[in-house]
Amino acid sequence: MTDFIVGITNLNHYFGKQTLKSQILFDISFNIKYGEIVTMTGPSGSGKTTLLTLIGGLRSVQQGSLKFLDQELYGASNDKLVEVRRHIGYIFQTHNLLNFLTSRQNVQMSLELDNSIPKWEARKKSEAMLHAVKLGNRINCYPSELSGGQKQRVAIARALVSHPKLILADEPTAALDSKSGRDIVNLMQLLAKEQNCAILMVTHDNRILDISERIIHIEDGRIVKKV
Ligand SMILES: Nc1ncnc2c1ncn2[C@@H]1O[C@H](COP(=O)(O)OP(=O)(O)OP(=O)(O)O)[C@@H](O)[C@H]1O
Repeated sequence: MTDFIVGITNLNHYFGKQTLKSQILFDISFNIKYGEIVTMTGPSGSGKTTLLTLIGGLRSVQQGSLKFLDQELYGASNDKLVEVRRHIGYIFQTHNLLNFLTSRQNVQMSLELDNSIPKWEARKKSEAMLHAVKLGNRINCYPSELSGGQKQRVAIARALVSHPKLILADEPTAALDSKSGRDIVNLMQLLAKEQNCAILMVTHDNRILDISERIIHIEDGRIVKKV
């Protein structure tokens, strides 16, 4: 086994076909260690989300090598990609909670993908995770009854409840004021360290860069700087 949870070598990616085909990612290579917090920055349209979705097994690798947990995703079957996704927690810019479910039900949903966990246990774990993100008093609330920061904390609880090995976060603080944004990244950092979970986070927010152990800067589909 390597020290890396993600290993990317000479990755290229294209959108469109034939004459409309355009290259979005160029020769991307970098690794992420177990438990490491890495931030990805870069202008709008530089390819950050595309890269995140490739790592997350949400689109197929076209060219180059992308290893997750020592498994090659280039040429991987759909079943394998589904399996990969079970080890990853996703946090998006807008929380993507289901409005007709309570906080607890939203969190519990990500455990119900795994049939081996009985419902009572899934419920207990979900409630414990909501306590961990300091929403013990909002367990039975619907998203419409929560503030932006609280909704994002439910999204963090949902991402972490299944103890993933990697969190992919696409601008998780974009919709928040600076204090709530700070609280959210502190919480992500704390919980991820407790679980030895790596984080790859896209952000434009310079105020939260300090939590990252490494910064990868992308421009026009190329890594221009690794710090
Ligand atoms: N499904 C698609 N089909 C064609 N082009 C796409 C598709 N998705 C993204 N693109 C293009 O790929 C480029 C990279 O997009 P991407 O969303 O990865 O950038 P980004 O760095 O995440 O931008 P932002 O910071 O604005 O979210 C953009 O030029 C975009 O227009």
